[in-house]
Amino acid sequence: MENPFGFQVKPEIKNGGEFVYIECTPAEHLQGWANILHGGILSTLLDEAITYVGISTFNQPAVTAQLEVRFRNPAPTCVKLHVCAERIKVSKRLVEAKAAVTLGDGTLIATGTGKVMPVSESFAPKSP
Ligand SMILES: CCCCCCCCCCCCCCCC(=O)SCCNC(=O)CCNC(=O)[C@H](O)C(C)(C)COP(=O)(O)OP(=O)(O)OC[C@H]1O[C@@H](n2cnc3c(N)ncnc32)[C@H](O)[C@@H]1OP(=O)(O)O
Repeated sequence: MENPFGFQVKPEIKNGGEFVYIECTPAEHLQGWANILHGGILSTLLDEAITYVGISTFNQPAVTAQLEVRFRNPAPTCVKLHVCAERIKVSKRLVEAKAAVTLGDGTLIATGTGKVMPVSESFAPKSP
């Protein structure tokens, strides 16, 4: 489904999903407080890049099964963030990847690792 409220990122995928690169400039309203970008948004960006590693590796829909995030420096809003993910392990039903968010000057903002599992085209949550 198209999501006009999503980040509209255009991932660059290299070497069949070994590397994924995303750029994103989160808007001001995504701050937690004091112009600091909310950590949930940083987690989302890491998740997005890691998930694309999985999707491109399996070449089918895939979801995050696990995500671990470390917040290293505060990020301002309205500034371009660079998100790089790299595949670290592949097994039949699990892709593991690591990712980092940096500022243009190289400042490390957040790092994460995640595990992604393939799902069927018809994968969908149950409505309660
Ligand atoms: C070409 C196609 C184009 C498609 C174009 C789409 C483009 C669009 C891109 C959008 C990009 C958005 C990026 C956002 C990505 C999200 O945010 S996805 C949303 C968040 N994630 C979810 O909702 C996933 C929810 N979880 C689930 O649905 C299920 O738990 C899963 C992940 C499918 C796994 O379920 P399952 O297959 O039933 O597996 P389960 O029974 O839990 O475990 C079986 C075995 O798998 C292994 N396993 C499971 N979890 C783990 C784990 N965390 N660690 C290690 N092993 C594990 C274990 O061996 C496990 O066995 P046990 O140790 O339990 O004995």
